[in-house]
Amino acid sequence: MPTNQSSEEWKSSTKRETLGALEQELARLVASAKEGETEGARREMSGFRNLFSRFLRAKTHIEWKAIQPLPEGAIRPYKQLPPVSESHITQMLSKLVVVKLNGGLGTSMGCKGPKSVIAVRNDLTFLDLTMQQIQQLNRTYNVDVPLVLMNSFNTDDDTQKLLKKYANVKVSVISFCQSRYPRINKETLMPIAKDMGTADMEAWYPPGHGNFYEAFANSGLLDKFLEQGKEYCFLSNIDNMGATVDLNILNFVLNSSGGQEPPEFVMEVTDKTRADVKGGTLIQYEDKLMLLEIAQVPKDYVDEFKSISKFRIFNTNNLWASLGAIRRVVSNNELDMEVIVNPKHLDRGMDVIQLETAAGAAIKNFKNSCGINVPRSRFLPVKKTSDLLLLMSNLYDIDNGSLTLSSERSFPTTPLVKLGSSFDKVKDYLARFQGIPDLIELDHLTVSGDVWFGRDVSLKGTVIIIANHGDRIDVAPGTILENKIVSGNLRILDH
Ligand SMILES: Cc1cn([C@H]2C[C@H](O)[C@@H](COP(=O)(O)OP(=O)(O)O[C@H]3O[C@H](CO)[C@@H](O)[C@H](O)[C@H]3O)O2)c(=O)[nH]c1=O
Repeated sequence: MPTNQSSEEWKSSTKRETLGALEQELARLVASAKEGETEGARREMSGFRNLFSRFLRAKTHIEWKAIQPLPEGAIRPYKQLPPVSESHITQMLSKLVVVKLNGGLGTSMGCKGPKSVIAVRNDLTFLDLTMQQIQQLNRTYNVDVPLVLMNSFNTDDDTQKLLKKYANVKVSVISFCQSRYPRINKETLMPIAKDMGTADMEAWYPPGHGNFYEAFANSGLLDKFLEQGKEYCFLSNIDNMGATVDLNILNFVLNSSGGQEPPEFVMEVTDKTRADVKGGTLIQYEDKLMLLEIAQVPKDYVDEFKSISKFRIFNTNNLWASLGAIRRVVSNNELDMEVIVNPKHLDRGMDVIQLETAAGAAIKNFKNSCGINVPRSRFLPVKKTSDLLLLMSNLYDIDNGSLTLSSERSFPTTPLVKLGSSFDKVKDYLARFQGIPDLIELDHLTVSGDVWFGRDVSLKGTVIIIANHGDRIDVAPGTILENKIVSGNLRILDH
């Protein structure tokens, strides 16, 4: 027997054994569930078992050379979408459900609790602004578009408490919780949790936003909305302030044009800039559209993946999906999303992995899927405090929860901002700005080291401020810095 075949056989038999061992471990966990929670635990662990078995079966990285060119028409320019007829708007909105992915924590920005409680502008949080946006939409068109929040076990309690403060806001908010899956030991691939209890929170994780389809169906909400005559959902990251309901796209997904069947799934993509090196991109792979995330890129090709010239667009994670089609793919078990392996090092010194999926990866399982290349204004994410600086500044006007680039800015691009590690945590970042500077004419800002900003500062063109180790720079109130480099001993040089 050729060596290759025997090694393949060996691999598949060890995989079978690993899956068998995992099933036993999961059965043990289910058995530990509290009375009345066994059914839920069984369903959740069965979801994890399927994810784990896909992880064992499939490659975690793609075959780089097998990427095909995107077919003609795979990505449509937003400007070419058919126009919306005013008289149809109310009826179109009556078929829509807005979903926000709210399972993430603010930890990476040094905040406790759900990320959606970070104040973005005028003390209003992501959640406040989202509520305002939907309320305004409902008022304008006299409709009742519901807002659905997908929470995780990390964010559910806090979010439920917060929702009480909106009791008088006229928006139907419904939340459901995504799955809670067990982290597995990197070496043994077995769960580290001893039981289903919540005493050891480090042993569990929310398995990525790709979990939405199954969790939404399991929650019973999918069926409920379909019964109510809803047809489409618009799904987006709660930290993307540009993800408002777009009537042109809604019209496009609901109404076929040019004799074509409407798409069951649409991904909003946008042109990549140097600031967007990490986002997922759309590729054609094995004759289907596929979302490619950085974690699936073989190590040698990461630079190529990040380049703006080869991959010109990226996924904003503003996704539109037909509810009927979601029901079909979930109940037929047809959702085959790539498994993303996310390694973690726990405080207790153990290396674990968590298996995740991304919502956009579902694109290949739907019919007539396509991308729409949308203006940058539909992607205003807050991943870092540098994003927060832009959104808090006079670069953006705010109106009923929607942020738009100020008309005072004479060109439509946003500045590239890099703040050093002293600004990483929201608390520290806020303390370092007595007032948010005027950024209307800024192109590029780099700040590094122990730097503090006074009130009424203006930053224009390219500004670089670097305090060397042990030095402190105070940008005095009222300073105007235009094309300047400010270095350790506060020398100001022309750039
Ligand atoms: C991991 C996870 C996240 N979330 C929420 C938190 C955020 O609102 C949202 C996005 O999660 P993030 O982990 O920040 O995903 P992110 O790295 O931004 O990547 C997504 O959004 C990017 C655009 O920001 C896209 O380019 C990527 O293709 C897409 O996967 O989903 C959940 O609700 N549940 C989860 O399990």
